[in-house]
Amino acid sequence: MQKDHLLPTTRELAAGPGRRPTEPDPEAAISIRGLVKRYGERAAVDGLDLDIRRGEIFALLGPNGAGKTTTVEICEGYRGRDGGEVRVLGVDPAKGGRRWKADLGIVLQSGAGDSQLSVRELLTAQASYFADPRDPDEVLELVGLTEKGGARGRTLSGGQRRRLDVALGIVGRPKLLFLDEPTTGFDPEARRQFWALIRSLRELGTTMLLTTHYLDEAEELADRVGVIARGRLAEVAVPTALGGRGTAPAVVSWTEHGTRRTAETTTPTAFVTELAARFPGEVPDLAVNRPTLEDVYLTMIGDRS
Ligand SMILES: Nc1ncnc2c1ncn2[C@@H]1O[C@H](COP(=O)(O)OP(=O)(O)OP(=O)(O)O)[C@@H](O)[C@H]1O
Repeated sequence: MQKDHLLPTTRELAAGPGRRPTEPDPEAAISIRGLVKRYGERAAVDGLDLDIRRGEIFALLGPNGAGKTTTVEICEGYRGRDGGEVRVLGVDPAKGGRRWKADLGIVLQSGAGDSQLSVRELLTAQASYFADPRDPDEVLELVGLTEKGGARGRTLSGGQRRRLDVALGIVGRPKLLFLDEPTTGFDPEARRQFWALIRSLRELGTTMLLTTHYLDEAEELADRVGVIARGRLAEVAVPTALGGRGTAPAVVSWTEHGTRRTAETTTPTAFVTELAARFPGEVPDLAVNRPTLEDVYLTMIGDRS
């Protein structure tokens, strides 16, 4: 089901299907046109265009050195650019003032967990910087750290520290939250709990830009994914459609006369119906597979980076 906030903005509609307007879109959460950032002779970001809609979770994927962190830090106002236009919540980050910054939440890879302060003290201190902060106790509840409110940051486990990082990132009630590889080092259960937290933030209307190397995470969380390779955006799509996944042939496999059989087909429903007619009951070990996000991602970046 398509959500209202994921529909194209009026600018996108005016430009027509598949065409990106040449000006940045002030309605978008993030709108980037022709972004260039050079380090010496080398362009780390080399003509990047991107639109992130308000209310969506957008995952930025790309190999090491592709330009993700550079792009994100330019959006956060922490790095200058050498060319192109950027609007974040309608404002050029190079000129963003305090009020604009207060609408951003940033969860960096290395968090604030080492403090001598208690978790609640840290949150209360952070909240004091904002005009309309969330109640620190409500934030603790949201991130599942209520019982750790009195604990010092450095006594928390890795997963709990990341929750604290998110708590610190959202206590100011940001409209846009940047999450940089948020679940690195998590055990599988902690990752699932963290994903639930991110989804509940989306329900509260927070737009999120997530960078991750975990394709399953992007698939679980993101409304859309963008792949950066060599400083440019290679493709943007919903996770199920990236790299033509949605229309790629399916591979049907089953066991027959004790042998594993496979067949590639563009009409798996018809194929399985025919197959089912050959067996009295269930088709043994039936599976229908399409290319995974990882398959298409690796193909996309394979010859570009
Ligand atoms: N301050 C800097 N000075 C010089 N070169 C830099 C600087 N920051 C980044 N680079 C280079 O720019 C390129 C893009 O780096 P960036 O950190 O944006 O990539 P990334 O996609 O975030 O990678 P990763 O997945 O490893 O975090 C790399 O080649 C990197 O070496």
